[in-house]
Amino acid sequence: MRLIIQDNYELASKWAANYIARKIILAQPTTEKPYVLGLPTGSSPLGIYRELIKLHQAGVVSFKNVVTFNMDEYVGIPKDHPQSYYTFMWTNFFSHIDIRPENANLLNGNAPDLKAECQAYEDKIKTYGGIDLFLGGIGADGHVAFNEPGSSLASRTRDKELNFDTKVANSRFFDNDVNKVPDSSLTVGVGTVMDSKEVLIIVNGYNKARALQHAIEEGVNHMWTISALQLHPRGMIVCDEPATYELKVGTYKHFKSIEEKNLNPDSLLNSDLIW
Ligand SMILES: N[C@@H]1[C@@H](O)[C@H](O)[C@@H](COP(=O)(O)O)O[C@@H]1O
Repeated sequence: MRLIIQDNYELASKWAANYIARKIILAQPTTEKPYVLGLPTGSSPLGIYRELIKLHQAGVVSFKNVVTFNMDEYVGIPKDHPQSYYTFMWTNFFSHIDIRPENANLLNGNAPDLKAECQAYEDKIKTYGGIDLFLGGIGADGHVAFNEPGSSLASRTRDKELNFDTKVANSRFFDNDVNKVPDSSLTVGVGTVMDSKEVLIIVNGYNKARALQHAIEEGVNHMWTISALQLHPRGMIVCDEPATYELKVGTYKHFKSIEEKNLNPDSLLNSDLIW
């Protein structure tokens, strides 16, 4: 696993955005062979979306031949609800780039048959030959998408009840009222994320430090679902300094030194990239 430690959130976001943009450019996607991105919601990826929008507006990258699959969606709130992940994605990213609306895939949390909806999502990913790069964030308990502690590391897209911790964490978007947070979600599984050719996770802030420590230094464990990334041949975490506070000094120094030459976000845009 690669760990890219940046001084602050802005640099971490810029690094990740430049990396993704460069990947799209190098893939030379076409309508027949689009570049396929998995995408998250949450506060963590907002900086990456802002940077990708800037790169698009500067003419560096186009999303015309990019297909996206979002990680998750709440069940039972209208699509146009201010806190639906559909609204989040269109407000914060899709409406600012040149993606074709039909290429932006999100799970439908109001589908009449949720299990069929999840199976159709998995099937659709397969029709594109899988996801090229899955971008993600994590919760403070190390969950990826809505794969909370105890989720099978082989899980696929499914309907999933949300635990109390996640509902409390997300109540900040629902008038700080935990009762207004939907009880369940549709989410890609850990296995769905791990099947992608590459995974890039952004981790920022002190409140994610324990999760990062488990992801990097502890064993693969379903109680910290992000730890499954250790089994991925191209798994990478991009983090800021505060997120590293629970790492051993030796771990921190190891990743800082082996990635020393790769840390400048600007140099990524002209590079062939390591992966
Ligand atoms: N389903 C989302 C996750 O995909 C996200 O990673 C997590 C952390 O959100 P934030 O980035 O706001 O801390 O929140 C939710 O649980």
